[in-house]
Amino acid sequence: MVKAVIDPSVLASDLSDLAAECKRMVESGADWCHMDVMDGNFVPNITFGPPVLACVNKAVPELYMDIHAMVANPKQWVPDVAKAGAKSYTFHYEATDSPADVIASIKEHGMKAGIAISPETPSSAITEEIGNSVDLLLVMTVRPGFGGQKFMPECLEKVADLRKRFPSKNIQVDGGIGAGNACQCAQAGSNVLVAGTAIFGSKDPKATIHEMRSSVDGEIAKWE
Ligand SMILES: O=C(CO)[C@@H](O)[C@H](O)COP(=O)(O)O
Ligand SMILES: [Fe+2]
Repeated sequence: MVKAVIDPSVLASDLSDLAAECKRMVESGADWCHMDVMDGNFVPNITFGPPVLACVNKAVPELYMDIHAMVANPKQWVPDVAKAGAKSYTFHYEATDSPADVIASIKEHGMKAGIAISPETPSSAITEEIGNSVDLLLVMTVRPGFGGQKFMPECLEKVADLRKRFPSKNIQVDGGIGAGNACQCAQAGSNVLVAGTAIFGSKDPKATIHEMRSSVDGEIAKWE
């Protein structure tokens, strides 16, 4: 049984005050905080890495840090990210020839494992073996690298395929998501919604999170 997870992406937060921003999200009812780690290599942007994550973990120990690793060598960063206190580590299918090795390393380091597919990657890339060995499948609904992009609804076909094949997994969508399309994402089969601009840009993040959660809850109730 999957449950609704609302996962604000801190890329859209005031990064000069990251710990306070994460605390604000916890107080507003967020389940997780989505931390976009970018290396300037896999994607044309650089954000933050394990030292920053460790500071956030120290300041907000109750936070579930959901790492979205947009990095060229995902296995390299697993030990440091785990040590920094992350709860889950999602890497890109496109970044490695040996996803099974990366997944094994993530689990050895005590984190939940996730695998992401970019818009150009078909859902068939996620074999039964890979899908069954992870906790979370991430379908990108924008090209990875930047916040504030336009949602790509055509990616939702992949969500539907993955939900059919992996009924008990967390299926996450990320990019251009907000209260206006949360229902559409959940209808396709997603239960974990990442939202940066929509939540951090909201005058009332608590209300936005609540609205998004209600949409997902409403759809999940129909799956049973
Ligand atoms: O991974 C990414 C972008 O690469 C995302 O997590 C974005 O940070 C989401 O931001 P919005 O599209 O919701 O503003
Ligand atoms: Fe992300």
